[in-house]
Amino acid sequence: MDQVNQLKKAVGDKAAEFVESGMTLGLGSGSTVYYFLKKLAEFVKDGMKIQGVPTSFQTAAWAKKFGIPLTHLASGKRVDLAVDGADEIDPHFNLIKGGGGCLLREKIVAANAKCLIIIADETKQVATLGKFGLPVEVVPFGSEIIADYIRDLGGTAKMRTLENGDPFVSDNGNYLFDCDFGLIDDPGQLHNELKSLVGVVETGLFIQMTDTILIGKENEVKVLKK
Ligand SMILES: O=C[C@H](O)[C@H](O)[C@H](O)COP(=O)(O)O
Repeated sequence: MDQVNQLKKAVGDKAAEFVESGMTLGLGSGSTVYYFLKKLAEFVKDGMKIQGVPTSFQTAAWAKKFGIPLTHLASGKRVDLAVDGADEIDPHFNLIKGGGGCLLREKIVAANAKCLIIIADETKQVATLGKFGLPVEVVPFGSEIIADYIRDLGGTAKMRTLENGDPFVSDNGNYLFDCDFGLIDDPGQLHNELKSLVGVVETGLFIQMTDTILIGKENEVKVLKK
């Protein structure tokens, strides 16, 4: 296992320490969450009673393979704890997510969680968000026009495509634009501006949604608390 994956595994294992029997968990998406799921699978094998709400088809497939019981978001019930990765993390606990295209379900689950723990290796920490292209999910209808609206806000918007040139389609049947607004001085404002555009479903800016971040460093997992 290379060093970055060792860090991902370390934070995945550490996040599992926050899990208690009886919890309903939000299961985030991505290569770091993969290691969290593997650890959870050990707990389930040992008899721990938990269930998870997956935030992507990929996570659901991994959870099924690992024997983790799945459920859905139910009315009036909050997820006890959600664990998810991130593409960028700033010092104010704001995030860019969606590099793998899963931001919408992740945000719905995070918004319904009593607590969101973000797990990431140290390469994800930045002073200011924005070097990583900001994913923005839009409805397919009129998407070229929606991209124009996004560009009018002062950024670039490049449709995410597959290797064969076809549009990447999210688990929700939508398209994604990877946007460049340079370094983002006010992520909350940019998020609000993008959300006000007709046809924009959600942005990869997660503003003030977490107060616990686990960072994998060479010799330790650093627990950042707000
Ligand atoms: O759409 C993908 C998700 O937001 C992931 O949580 C994020 O991209 C981080 O993924 P990874 O742990 O693979 O870097």
